[in-house]
Amino acid sequence: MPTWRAERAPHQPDWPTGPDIVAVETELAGYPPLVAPRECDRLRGRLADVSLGRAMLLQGGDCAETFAKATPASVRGKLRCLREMAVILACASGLGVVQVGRIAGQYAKPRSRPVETRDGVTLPSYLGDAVNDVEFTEDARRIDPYRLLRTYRSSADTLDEISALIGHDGIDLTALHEQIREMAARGPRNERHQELIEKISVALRFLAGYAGADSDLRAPDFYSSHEALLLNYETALVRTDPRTGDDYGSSGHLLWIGERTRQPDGAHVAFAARVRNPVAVKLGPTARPEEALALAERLDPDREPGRLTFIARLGADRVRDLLPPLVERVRDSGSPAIWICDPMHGNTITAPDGHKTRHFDDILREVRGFFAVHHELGTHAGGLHLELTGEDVTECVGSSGVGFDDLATRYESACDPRLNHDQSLHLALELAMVFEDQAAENRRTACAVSRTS
Ligand SMILES: O=C[C@H](O)[C@H](O)COP(=O)(O)O
Ligand SMILES: C=C(OP(=O)(O)O)C(=O)O
Repeated sequence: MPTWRAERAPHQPDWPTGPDIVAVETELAGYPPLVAPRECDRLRGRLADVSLGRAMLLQGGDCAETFAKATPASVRGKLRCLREMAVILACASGLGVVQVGRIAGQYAKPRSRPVETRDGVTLPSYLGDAVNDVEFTEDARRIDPYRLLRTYRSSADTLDEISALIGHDGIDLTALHEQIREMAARGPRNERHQELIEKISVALRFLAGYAGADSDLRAPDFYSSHEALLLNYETALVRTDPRTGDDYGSSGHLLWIGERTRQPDGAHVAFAARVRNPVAVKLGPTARPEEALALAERLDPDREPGRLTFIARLGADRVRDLLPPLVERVRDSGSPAIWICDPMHGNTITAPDGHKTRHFDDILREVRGFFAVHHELGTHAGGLHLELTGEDVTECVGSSGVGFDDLATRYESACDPRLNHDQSLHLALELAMVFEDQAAENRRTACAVSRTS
């Protein structure tokens, strides 16, 4: 009997009683692992660099992947978007950027309400393609355990697609350079922004020249991640590494525990404690420093750099107040946990037409607040966790010309609003400006110290 069954497991679908869920678990248990232990170990090693302040983590992708949209073009768009952001961030910070998709497994969603009502009709909420279908009909919203098998297959196809792209599909630096210039010309950017774009352009031109005639930058490692929400699925895919006897969650390289399921004594944390993968935990505005500490002790008792990441999603208005005590408490305990910023989930609003959306200014304000707090504390701001897509959707407002009136034009997310390609690059450029400001401040402080000594 898997250990989690004996514990509290919130946000599990009400799987229909009968033999089906057991049959699905048995079938999954016989499938090959989706990711290999050595790949998870490699990611943990790269994350150790983030923990030690030598690299950054960029994690992003759909809020909710769907079977229908797990196409090669969509996968390629997301990878490309993340890689382009990584190039901008690396140019600006001088740090390596570890790229992790919210991809190849992000098929389950915890929801605020169990049901949804439209025009007087009430149906079960959409819980992700792993559980039911987003279409608003009784049949589509029925919970179906066999969708877990499709989740596995779709994740496997996406991982195949990613493997085909890695090492073969490089970034065209000249095209990226042009795209950044076009963005600069389109957007209401100030002079400093232009200067920064020019600097990044120079770096990109150098890289293009250095990389050779095809101006092509080969993709570095790329890893998968998703919220380990559905414990029937995750547990059925645990595999033991014959080299070491350690258990790994074989559904993805990095598995995270969401804000709603992060109880230190709960079933999801027990699952994450059992596996050797790098793991992450979301921390929302109600998270207390003692809870963060308890999570660090439970999930990373050996204090291994790269094992544990905290994903703070505190909201633009509160990040500057709520983040310092969390970071300080964990740091003072000697934990090497990485801190990254999810500026999406604390900043969701409802547009006048009813769409869920996020304002770019709020997203940026939370990112700036997060990096400012770490700068003040002298701790390493480890990176970003974003909901984004490589496509030209209109889901978040306030950048790339998308306003409230444009949301209906191309709103395709099955759950929460994502940054589109242009907005993602815009955010990367804004963060690059933060790095510049902080570097300038560090130089001023160093000069002042050397004058007084
Ligand atoms: O992605 C996070 C949550 O699953 C999502 O924000 C929940 O959305 P809801 O509040 O509409 O249920
Ligand atoms: C559910 C999610 O976020 P959170 O747990 O932070 O609400 C998510 O990132 O999909």
